[in-house]
Amino acid sequence: MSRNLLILGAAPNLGELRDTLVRLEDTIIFALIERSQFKHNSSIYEPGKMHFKDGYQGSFLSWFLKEVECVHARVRRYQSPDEYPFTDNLPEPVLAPLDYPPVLVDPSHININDEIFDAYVNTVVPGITVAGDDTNYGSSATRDIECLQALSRRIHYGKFVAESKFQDVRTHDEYVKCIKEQNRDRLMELLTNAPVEELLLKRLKAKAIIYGQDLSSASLDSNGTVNSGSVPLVAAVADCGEERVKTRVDYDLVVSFYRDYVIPLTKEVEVEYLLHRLDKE
Ligand SMILES: O=C(O)C(=O)C[C@]1(C(=O)O)C=C[C@@H](O)C=C1
Repeated sequence: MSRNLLILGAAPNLGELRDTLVRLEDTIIFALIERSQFKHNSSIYEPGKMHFKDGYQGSFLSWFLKEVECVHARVRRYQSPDEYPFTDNLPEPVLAPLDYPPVLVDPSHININDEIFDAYVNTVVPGITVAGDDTNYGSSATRDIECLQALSRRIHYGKFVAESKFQDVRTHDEYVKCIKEQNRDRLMELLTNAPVEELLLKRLKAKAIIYGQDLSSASLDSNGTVNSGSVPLVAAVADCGEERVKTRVDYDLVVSFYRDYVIPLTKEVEVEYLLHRLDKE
């Protein structure tokens, strides 16, 4: 179970942080499945493509994102150290600030949401949706925003992961040395844990196959037993091997997106955070 940041002590525990990353895999896969039910609807991503009565020239998604973030900013979403907005010039909260313990050192200066936005819009959406236009613009953009928010939270969680690694007594001195030398490559090497990444990708594939199954043609017989028909039920998944299973979201794409973007961007956040970890000391 993940600990609430409000009660998170000064030393975040790597195991608990990893539990949160594992839980966010579920959130992200389900959000992608939700988006994939609609067509690509590329016009929502093209600036100037939709006619706004007030003359707004950006894309429909950018407009929608800004409006949603304005509301969320007012209820102090972006004061939480694990939440980062995609847009700027947001309004002040209408509520008094919460008292977050200062776990991170300079938590807000790293925000790579622009990179996340580009990867999501240009790589993920065309991959998980059917080409074409079904006019479900609002529904598609709503799902896009849910996907983007979950991805942003996951990737910026790298700051907490980096802080816990920095504080680990076994590697603390080595981190301090690399930070003082501003040795980016060595930091990347130090924080990389290849077996954890490998396990994550395997788990992700299994989850994307399991969560992505369409059970609509399954039925219950008179004993209440599931009759799967042509549906590849969960039990079959564990050893599905290389045989392709038809799912609501392309599981290979989910895996390659994590491998090529989500994990590397998380590591980028970790390195950037560490490079500035001693700035104020
Ligand atoms: O779990 C960690 O140690 C992390 O730093 C997170 C993460 C990831 O993005 O999932 C990134 C780098 C590591 O190589 C392994 C996993």
